[in-house]
Amino acid sequence: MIRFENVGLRYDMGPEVLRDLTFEIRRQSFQFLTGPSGAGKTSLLRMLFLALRPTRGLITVLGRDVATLSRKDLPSIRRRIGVVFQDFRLLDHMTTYENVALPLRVRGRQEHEYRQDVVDLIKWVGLGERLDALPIVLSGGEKQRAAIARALIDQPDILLADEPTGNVDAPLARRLLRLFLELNRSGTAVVIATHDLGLMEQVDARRLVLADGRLEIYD
Ligand SMILES: Nc1ncnc2c1ncn2[C@@H]1O[C@H](COP(=O)(O)OP(=O)(O)OP(=O)(O)O)[C@@H](O)[C@H]1O
Repeated sequence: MIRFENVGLRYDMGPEVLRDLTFEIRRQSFQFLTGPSGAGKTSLLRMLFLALRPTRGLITVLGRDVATLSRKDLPSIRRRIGVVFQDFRLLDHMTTYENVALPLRVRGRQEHEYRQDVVDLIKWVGLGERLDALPIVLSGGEKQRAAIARALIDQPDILLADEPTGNVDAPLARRLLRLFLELNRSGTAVVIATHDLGLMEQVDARRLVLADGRLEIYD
């Protein structure tokens, strides 16, 4: 679904922070992306969701060579990639419901068509009681789950999550992991960038490990 071939990345005139990355994120697969702080996990995620182009090599997303995509091709491809950012990026003046519904509203969908789906998804992530709450009154873990619901509302083919358990305690981290696994069983490919060894030990999943700018893969 997403293929990297000999991909390299440097920022401006700096050294290559990622080198010779060759791997594939397959349809319906589940994997962790890990490595020490500064190893390039966030940079790699940004290339996966087309926010950053490589300085070397080839990336194909859903069969399309990223280098040849024009600006107008991006939204339709991005829509198939759900992203949960480290800092959530919820809009402060919108309720949980409105934040989660936003991607559909932006696409011009009518509320009567999607309202029930949005409510059902918010319940699925365990925020049924927080539908009308603004982000300011949500706990870190609740914001995390609202951000996950927003990433999923458009039924992406792949979910990318950057440190999705970084702000939550161990029981909630396990619950979020169960959500991701359930999502994966229903057909979505999942990539979780994390430092959390305890989290990774709970699942026998593929690991993409970044170190010194290179990637080791443990299937
Ligand atoms: N916009 C940027 N401009 C210049 N250098 C950058 C930029 N973003 C990241 N870097 C550098 O690229 C390298 C990889 O950073 P990145 O944030 O991808 O690592 P990370 O593994 O996600 O780190 P962490 O786990 O601490 O979030 C670091 O050396 C960082 O300083």
